[in-house]
Amino acid sequence: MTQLYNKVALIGLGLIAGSMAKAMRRAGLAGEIVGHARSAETRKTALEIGLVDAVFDTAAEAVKDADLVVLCVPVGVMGSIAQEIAPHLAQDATVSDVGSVKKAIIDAVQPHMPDHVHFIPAHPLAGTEHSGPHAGFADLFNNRWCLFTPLPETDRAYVDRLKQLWSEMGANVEEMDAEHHDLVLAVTSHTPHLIAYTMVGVADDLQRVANKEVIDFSAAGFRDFTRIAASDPTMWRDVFLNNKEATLEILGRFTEELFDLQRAIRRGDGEQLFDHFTRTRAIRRSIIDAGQDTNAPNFGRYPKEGD
Ligand SMILES: NC(=O)C1=CN([C@@H]2O[C@H](COP(=O)(O)OP(=O)(O)OC[C@H]3O[C@@H](n4cnc5c(N)ncnc54)[C@H](O)[C@@H]3O)[C@@H](O)[C@H]2O)C=CC1
Ligand SMILES: O=C(O)C(=O)Cc1ccc(O)cc1
Repeated sequence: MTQLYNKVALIGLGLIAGSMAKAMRRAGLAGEIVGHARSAETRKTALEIGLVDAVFDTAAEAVKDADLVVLCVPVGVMGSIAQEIAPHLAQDATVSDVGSVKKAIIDAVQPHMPDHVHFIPAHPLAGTEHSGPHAGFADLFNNRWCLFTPLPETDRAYVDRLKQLWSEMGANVEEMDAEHHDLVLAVTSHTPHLIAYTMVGVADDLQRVANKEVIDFSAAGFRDFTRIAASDPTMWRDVFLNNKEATLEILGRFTEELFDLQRAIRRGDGEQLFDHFTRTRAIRRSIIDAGQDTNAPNFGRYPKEGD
């Protein structure tokens, strides 16, 4: 039990804040955990289920005397919350966030931060399609990455303490430049979500296949798409509005590749299809071999040829 912060204020009480609260409690990392959410119902629920020790009607009240403030709201409202809390932040408070995009959040939050606080952007690469105060669980961050995109002038002691918090909540931590983060996530998370949203929309629009058939006969691939496409619409709208450049670049490449495969199907070019699928299979195998997919039934070990 290492208490790292005396008072943690979580702004936004949904999946990520709820999981952080539970993981922090499990490891005894915070003296007190308080929170703010926009809706009275969420605040009431968070208190009733013991997610936080106290709730406040405003973010400004919640951050008072907190030595760690974590913004756990949709990407598009980070800037206005930062502006609201700025005059109420304690001396040497750490202010962090968990947003899925980093450059736009830094641009929106940093200008509001007074000199006496330490703003350290972070992003846990862990989540589910569920949201709200009931969605969180203590194991969410276990063996998942939490990426940090600190500004070069930030006092390292504060970065290290926040990294220790995430490590003790179960995550592996790494630092990178914010713009690079946004490109990496456009490839690994944002564009794949858009593809899932698109495919589920296609199935829904197709008159010749009834919705009941889509539900009854959905194979594993489509099922995964529907899970992803059930994610929170506000959150994902904000991700695309705030990671425009990188997602458009990756979507452009995706579309070119898709046209190539479409042509291969039309021409009956089995060799091109086979070669493409062989290359992509190797990527899946290296993810499993690196122990990065904890949901895989064969987690940590991919059967080798001849197994
Ligand atoms: N859901 C996921 O899988 C992941 C989400 N993230 C990021 O974490 C952040 C939070 O996401 P979740 O916890 O999933 O969302 P959520 O929808 O479960 O919770 C968001 C919370 O913010 C509150 N909120 C929304 N607008 C607000 C406002 N204007 N003022 C005050 N509170 C407001 C909501 O009432 C709710 O309590 C987002 O920035 C998202 O990009 C990061 C990693 C994974
Ligand atoms: O549920 C899934 O498949 C996810 O991909 C979760 C997720 C969503 C958004 C993030 O910024 C990070 C992780």
